[in-house]
Amino acid sequence: MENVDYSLYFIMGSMNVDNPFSILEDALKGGITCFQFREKGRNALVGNEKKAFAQSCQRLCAQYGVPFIVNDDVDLAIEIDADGVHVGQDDACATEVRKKIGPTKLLGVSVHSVEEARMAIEAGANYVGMGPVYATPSKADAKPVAGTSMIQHVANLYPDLPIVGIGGIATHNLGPVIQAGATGVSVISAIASAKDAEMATADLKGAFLQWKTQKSTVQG
Ligand SMILES: Cc1ncc(COP(=O)(O)OP(=O)(O)O)c(N)n1
Ligand SMILES: Cc1ncsc1CCOP(=O)(O)O
Ligand SMILES: [Mg+2]
Repeated sequence: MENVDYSLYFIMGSMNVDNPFSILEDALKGGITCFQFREKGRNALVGNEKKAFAQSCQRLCAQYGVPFIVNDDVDLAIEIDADGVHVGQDDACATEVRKKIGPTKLLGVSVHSVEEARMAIEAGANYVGMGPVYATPSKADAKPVAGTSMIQHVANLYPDLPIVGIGGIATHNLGPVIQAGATGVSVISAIASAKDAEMATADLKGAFLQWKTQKSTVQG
């Protein structure tokens, strides 16, 4: 899969939300550019129920031409022919995942240092997720808040590597993430917990575009 737009990358599962399918539909209408199916933890669906829900989200994403990426579950990603998979440092080894999914599927890897970024590139990652930038309400076992300095460091060293900032990102604090050099932002609660997911998505997209334009104007 080529030319993926990582600018507004929404992550969601069925946990902790009343109507996940309609939230995803609203997020797609509002303009998300990537979707990650993250079904894990307490109250998460398993087995056939997980697969069926993943496939309904996948079909919806396909209608909007938005890549559908599976979190952690490499076998599910392969079984349903997802567009890609995202793994962290404590999940399956990225090099092995690349071998399993083949050369054309998207591979995302969570990284927290230059060394992890270098290894992700070597493993064939298409993009890296970096965070948590800010405190997050959505991941109990998140690493300590990292701010934006490591994003800036990795972006300077690897200018061709797409970087997605993650963790506590919302319209009001997205600017520093883009200024640090992130290609895009990844969010759960800013969309999934919003009163109006479509409007929240459109607001995030507007803020993203504004900061991106400002960055390229300053850079010339
Ligand atoms: C885009 C993106 N970046 C980072 C993560 C976090 O992955 P991981 O550290 O494996 O944690 P879990 O999401 O699996 O709990 C992500 N999912 N997506
Ligand atoms: C999956 C994940 N990885 C690092 S922070 C995080 C959760 C992001 O959720 P939110 O956008 O609600 O802070
Ligand atoms: Mg993981």
